[in-house]
Amino acid sequence: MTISIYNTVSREKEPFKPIEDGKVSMYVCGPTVYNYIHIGNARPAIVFDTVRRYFEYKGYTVDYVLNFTDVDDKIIKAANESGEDVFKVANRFIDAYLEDVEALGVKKATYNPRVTETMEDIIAFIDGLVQKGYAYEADGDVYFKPRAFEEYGKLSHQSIDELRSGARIQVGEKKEDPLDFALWKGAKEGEIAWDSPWGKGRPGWHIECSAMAKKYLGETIDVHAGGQDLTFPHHENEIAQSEALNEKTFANYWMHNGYINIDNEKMSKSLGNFVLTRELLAKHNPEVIRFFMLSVHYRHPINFSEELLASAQNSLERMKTAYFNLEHRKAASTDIDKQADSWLEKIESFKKRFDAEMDDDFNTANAISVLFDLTKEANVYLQSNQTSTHVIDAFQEAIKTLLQVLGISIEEEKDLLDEDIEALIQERNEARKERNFARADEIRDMLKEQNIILEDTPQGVRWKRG
Ligand SMILES: Nc1ncnc2c1ncn2[C@@H]1O[C@H](COP(=O)(O)OP(=O)(O)OP(=O)(O)O)[C@@H](O)[C@H]1O
Ligand SMILES: [Zn+2]
Repeated sequence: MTISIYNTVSREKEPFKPIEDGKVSMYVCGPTVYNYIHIGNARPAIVFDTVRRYFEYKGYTVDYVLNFTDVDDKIIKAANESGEDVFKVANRFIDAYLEDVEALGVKKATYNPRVTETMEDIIAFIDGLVQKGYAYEADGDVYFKPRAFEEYGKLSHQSIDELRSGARIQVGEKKEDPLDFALWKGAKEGEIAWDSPWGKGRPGWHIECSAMAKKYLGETIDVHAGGQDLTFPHHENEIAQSEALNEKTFANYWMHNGYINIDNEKMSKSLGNFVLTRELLAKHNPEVIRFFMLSVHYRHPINFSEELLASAQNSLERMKTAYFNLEHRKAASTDIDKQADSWLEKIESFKKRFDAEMDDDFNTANAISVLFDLTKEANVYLQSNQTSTHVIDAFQEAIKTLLQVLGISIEEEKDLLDEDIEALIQERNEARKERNFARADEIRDMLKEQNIILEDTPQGVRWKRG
């Protein structure tokens, strides 16, 4: 099966064909680093890390670029307010970003370019656009002319005339047309600035991604991704800049994640309705946050709530409990099981179903349902009188590998939930009724290992944590 990807350009799922066999180049727009990230910002980090992990699981080598916008109006403002320089502010929030996403199981990018370290390439890119007549200088600024790029609007499905009717030239702007956008901004008094053919200044926002993608991944890349709000104008402008200069398709697949909302409104810094990722990390296991994000399809909105997180926690614990139940059964299993082959086949079929869901535009929500079915099946297997170590290993390996594709590791033994304990006690009672004392003892030992003490009372079995 090939992977199919919903491409924002065609608004359809398209089979994935890499530019180069066995390789994927991915560019994901990164944060503007003037603040700690909220969990809305964490969503693209987690979602596209999972896309990357799935490509890798399928045998691709992935070159993954995530940029840092480390100079812009908001950072300059934050630096002025705190009395620090721009670099200090940017470095602090780059470190914080990397710390937050690492906690969430996001793999390191192949490259993390910063605007301030890519200045030469950005200037050369702008210069190329001016030479070709797509951009012009006006009093120290440089503007791009979307009208000069015939396909402008193809990503966000808007015509240039529609766009034109809503656009205005702001006071002080030196554009020829309200649609024109800045590639280079002439320096204001006292602001940080770089030398350029148009005088001192700094780049506009959109140009950095065109220049960085070209520098690190080439003129055409496989996948370009970001949050849904970046479709217009940011990605539309990136396409115009890159395709105007390079005369090649910029990205073959454009992916956009849906919003994290609060009361059905986009979580954003400007609205003030945000939950910081680090606040959430202080309260919840990072894997629970990741599992919560992936339990919804990446293109759908998520209305954030503590209840959803609690339910993610519950689901993940169930999977882990199944995994550890398997672990504890190993000692009482043998090498021989006549039914082993049919169970091994079954496990294989779950893995195939998981892959089929992920192949279908990275449908992590359905893939998680398959994982649930797999753990349920493992629990059914544990009811058998005789269990084989091969089958147990295969169940464990499947649960572990598939969770790993989602960026969730099962290595550490986690505390059992109350309801899992009660379910195990119930199972032990039934085992005793059926005179299956081996299983009954096994459950007692397993609970003991987790520091759960059982007491037989006239009212039945009671338990407490030791
Ligand atoms: N509520 C959200 N849900 C999902 N993704 C989001 C949300 N808010 C921002 N993003 C994404 O986070 C990434 C980082 O973007 P950036 O640092 O520019 O944040 P931002 O868009 O300025 O955030 P805000 O809207 O809070 O000001 C982008 O890909 C953006 O699309
Ligand atoms: Zn970008």
